[in-house]
Amino acid sequence: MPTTDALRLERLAIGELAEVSLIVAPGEVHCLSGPSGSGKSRLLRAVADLEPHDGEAWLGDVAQASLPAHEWRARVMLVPAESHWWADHVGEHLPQADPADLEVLGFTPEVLNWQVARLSSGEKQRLALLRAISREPSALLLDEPTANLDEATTRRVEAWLNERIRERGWPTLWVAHDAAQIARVANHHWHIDGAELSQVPTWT
Ligand SMILES: Nc1ncnc2c1ncn2[C@@H]1O[C@H](COP(=O)(O)OP(=O)(O)OP(=O)(O)O)[C@@H](O)[C@H]1O
Repeated sequence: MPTTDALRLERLAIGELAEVSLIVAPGEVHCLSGPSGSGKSRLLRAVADLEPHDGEAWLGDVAQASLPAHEWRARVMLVPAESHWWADHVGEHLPQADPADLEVLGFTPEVLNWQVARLSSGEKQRLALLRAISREPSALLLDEPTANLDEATTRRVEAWLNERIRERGWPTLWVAHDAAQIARVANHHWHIDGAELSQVPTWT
């Protein structure tokens, strides 16, 4: 069943960083851009309930504060810029990987036997995206999901992600630096600079 809940941030703020209020409708992508150090990653971490913050996040009518953090995070899934791996082999993290997804991401099923320790940054990043969506979340928080990928792989992974987001109805916050990528994937674009959050026009 596709998600029908919106992700809503209500005056979410960390310290002196910009206060953020926005609503991401089901299946929509809102991109966040801004200079290095402007607080994009911290904002995603706050939405994932990984960092103390003011304000509140909602998924439909469920408030972040009403759920134990691990339950909230299973619904509102963060894919950080640097993924964390706790088991030795890729397959332990991806027990039900679909070979078609692996192929789009540039792998054969053999990757499931690989040791995590041998993965390159780009391989880790692609597999972390697959791991996140395999857990059937209700919303996605993507921190520069294609930062370690070459141009051709970026376009393929981006299209694959976009298709799943629309199909599954996940409201998605997507941190990106590349204006061309933002133009391709964003329904809405927000720019964070200092304590300011502003909306940048998009044409989708
Ligand atoms: N736990 C923390 N306590 C205090 N300050 C922090 C903490 N974690 C990060 N910061 C600072 O908060 C600011 C925002 O960091 P953040 O990682 O969100 O930036 P960013 O916009 O994602 O940058 P980049 O584009 O370089 O990834 C930075 O100045 C960073 O040094």
